Amino acid sequence: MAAPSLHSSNTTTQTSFSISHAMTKNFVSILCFFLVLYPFFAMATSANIFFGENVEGMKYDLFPEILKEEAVARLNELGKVSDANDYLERTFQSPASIRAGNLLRAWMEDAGLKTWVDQMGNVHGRAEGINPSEKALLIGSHLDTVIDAGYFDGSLGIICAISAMKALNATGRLDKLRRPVEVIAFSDEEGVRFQSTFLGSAAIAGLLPVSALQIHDKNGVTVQGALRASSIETTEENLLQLKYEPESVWGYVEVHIEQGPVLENVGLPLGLVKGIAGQTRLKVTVRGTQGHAGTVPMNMRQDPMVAAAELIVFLESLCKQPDYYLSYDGQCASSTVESLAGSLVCTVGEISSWPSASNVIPGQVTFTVDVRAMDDTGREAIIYEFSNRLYHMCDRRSVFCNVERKHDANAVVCDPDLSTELKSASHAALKRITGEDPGDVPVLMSGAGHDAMAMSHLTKVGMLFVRCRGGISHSPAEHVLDDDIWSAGMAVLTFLETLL
Ligand SMILES: NC(=O)NC(NC(N)=O)C(=O)[O-]
Ligand SMILES: [Mn+2]
Ligand SMILES: [Mn+2]
Repeated sequence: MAAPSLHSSNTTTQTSFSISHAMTKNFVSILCFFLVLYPFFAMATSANIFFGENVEGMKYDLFPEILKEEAVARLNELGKVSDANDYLERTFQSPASIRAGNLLRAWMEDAGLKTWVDQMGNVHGRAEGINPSEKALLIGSHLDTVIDAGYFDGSLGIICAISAMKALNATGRLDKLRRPVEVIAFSDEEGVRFQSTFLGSAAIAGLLPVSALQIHDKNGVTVQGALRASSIETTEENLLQLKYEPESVWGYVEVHIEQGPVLENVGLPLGLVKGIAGQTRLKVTVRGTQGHAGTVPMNMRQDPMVAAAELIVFLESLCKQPDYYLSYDGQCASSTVESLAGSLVCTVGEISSWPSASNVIPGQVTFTVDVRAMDDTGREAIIYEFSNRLYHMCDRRSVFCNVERKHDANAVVCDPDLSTELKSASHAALKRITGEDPGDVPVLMSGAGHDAMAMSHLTKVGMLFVRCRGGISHSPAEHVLDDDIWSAGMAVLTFLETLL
């Protein structure tokens, strides 16, 4: 039926007039209604009230309560879980590591994840998503620390991953992930207690030899004994069952503090890791003749302390000027020596002597050697040269020397495609938070080691670095800005949203 017109016949006109009059009255009242209520309507739509979201639309999108406030609070809480009273120390399966694992497990459950602890003390939190049989994305870092550590090395990567998963859960999207996503808090990356690092991630990657269970710490406790002390009965059989099948894993992502000054220097919170330097850890033992400090003439001593001192100074010279020291006996092409110049670093971090008394010429001195380089051949050449020179020096000093290789991990190149996805997620996350284009996300090499080195033997790996104050790490002065923690969590969330 055609709508009555305002311009029709007389009768109709009357009718139409009254209709038109009525319509006019209605139109005016609707208009008044709308004008009075419009401001409330505008506020409601801008605040997404109508779409089941919280009051400030932007707040819903950025999750500052989860990715910033709560993540910062959790990092501070976790940083106080220590085996020592006045500094942070959490070593493999120590009481503090167990407490930290329980705390992380509770936070994983708070994020809606299914959790468990495996036979190497790794803490897992998993969301199956819409297709549990799909290849899983693993996101992790380590819960253990060095001695006198900072609050962020390892912990930041775990907390950011849990927070991002919680943000998905808070918006009902956790079970909409196209593939399973699993957060893993690895039990031992630093290798402080047993000197062999990546105990947790190497087990998942299938790299850990069963003999590792018998490695012992300074007190003679084995890895197996340390697990047993925390009621985990790890045998050769169930250790081997920890290995993930490559076909069940899509990739591994790790967020970690940069532990260097580059991001702070360029003024950006996030960076992409292109590769990770290879590393070797040695234990050098020097044995001499223990004696009385006051009665043994200087030219009759076999003093292991002085021998160790000469070896340590030589190591520094070798690593400062590899080109000068490396013997070109076929061990080392000139290209390898050149590549060392840019990334070679050597450190003696630990030294001990027996009997360690001021009026006794020591009987034995042991010290650690940590060698890193992007070029694996170059790193081997440095170790070869150091060992060679070591035995000659020890012969000259009539002391006995022994070099044990405690740990090796070859350099790792991160997966280019996964890295591209992480780079764009970081870029989008920074733009989402600041509202501005952050420019290009920097790409860096990592001199520090990461669980990603072990995981690269299982699947493709990608890493994000987060700016840390002064580039300081392995120190209580380690610090990350709250907003950078937010950016890191948002980068993980933005990356996970590509899986929806
Ligand atoms: N991110 C680290 O601090 N890693 C440390 N741990 C290993 N295994 O490299 C290190 O010494 O670089
Ligand atoms: Mn570390
Ligand atoms: Mn670390």
